[in-house]
Amino acid sequence: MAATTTLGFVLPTGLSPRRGGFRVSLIRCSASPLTTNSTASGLVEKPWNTYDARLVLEDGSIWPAKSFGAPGTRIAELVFNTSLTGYQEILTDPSYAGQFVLMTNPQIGNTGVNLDDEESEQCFLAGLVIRSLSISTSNWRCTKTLADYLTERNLMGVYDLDTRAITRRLREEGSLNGVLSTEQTKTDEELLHMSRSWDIVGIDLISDVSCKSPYEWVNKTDPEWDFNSASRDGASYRVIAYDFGIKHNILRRLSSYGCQITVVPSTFPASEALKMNPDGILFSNGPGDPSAVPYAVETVKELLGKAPVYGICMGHQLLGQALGGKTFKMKFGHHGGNHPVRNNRTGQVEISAQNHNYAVDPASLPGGVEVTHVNLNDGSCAGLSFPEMNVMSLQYHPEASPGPHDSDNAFKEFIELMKRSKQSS
Ligand SMILES: NC(=O)CC[C@H](N)C(=O)O
Repeated sequence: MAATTTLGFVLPTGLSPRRGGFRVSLIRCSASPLTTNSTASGLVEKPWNTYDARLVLEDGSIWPAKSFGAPGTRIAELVFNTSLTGYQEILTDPSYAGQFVLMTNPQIGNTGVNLDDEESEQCFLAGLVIRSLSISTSNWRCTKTLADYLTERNLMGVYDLDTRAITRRLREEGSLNGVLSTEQTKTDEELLHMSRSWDIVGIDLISDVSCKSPYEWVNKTDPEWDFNSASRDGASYRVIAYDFGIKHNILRRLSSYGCQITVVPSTFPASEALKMNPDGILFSNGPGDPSAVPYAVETVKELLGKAPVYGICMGHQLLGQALGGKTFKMKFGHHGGNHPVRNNRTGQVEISAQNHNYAVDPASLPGGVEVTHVNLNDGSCAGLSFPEMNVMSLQYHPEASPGPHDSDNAFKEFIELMKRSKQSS
């Protein structure tokens, strides 16, 4: 059985499809290398060791690549991110657990990595896929190269793939599962079989990335980088932050806005949280399918109406479910730093940082729940409010990191919500 393609040659296979709609044949897709090991071309020698790798997607396409990170074989869902900068924040965003991130920006690695731009202490994503790795690293904050960083963290990274062709494929077919491998002993058929026998849907990815015990968070945004400080009145609010895979910049922004924060694990009982007498509760971002973590939805339900609550991304989806709504998997999601969002209350448009594959279905929400924000690219629900219970939530990332700061005001709105609730009690 063979499929015709203009991309390359076809390998016949006898594999049967895991889910409908895909051709089963393996199709080798090649991209002309942008880099060379030879100095004869006038280019300098690459300062990292390369070896052959393959990305095999569940639709049967095979993408030969060069590895610049850890060796091995990993399985994950492939998503593309359109951010031009901020690859280090993306690498350390725990919401990418279970996913390979393909950067559409063709050259990555130019600024290396530094200790300040980490969004968590670990990289939880399964691997980085790029077109070209910058041959030189130059930035005053840089402490090491991207290649060394990935290798030290045992993280796979590959380059020299046609990332534009893969992105078009993801936009047409939707997010695809795939296998990245540097192991030459594994056949294409084996890797295809692996990619088709796994699914990110229905897996609890939160428990692997959440903290194991409560801790206090005190760091603010460094004064050198802080902004929007004029309207802060110096009041202090006690916030419990549920860690479903929390990004540090959410905590830094809350702290800069005057919050004293206790971060608690995803399984922390609601009754214990209430004993701490919080002024507000934050439900954080986090990886994977919100329907795979019913225990978290139950916790959110128990806390609704007991204190003002603020949900960000996964937190927003869990709130949507706790309020009686449904979430669904999007075709290829939103991952980037330039998503226009309309605030329905003010009519203003914010350019936002986004990273999600699931969304709340507004039609499933009960009366009284207001859709406050809409993604203008596709009209999907980007924010909710349920004033009766002091609930607010955003599907995207007001903390940015990386991304524009247009939505930072949402932290101020949470402060106002806590302030009003305190005054009325
Ligand atoms: N950044 C996030 O919190 C992601 C939320 C959820 N895991 C999704 O993919 O939709």
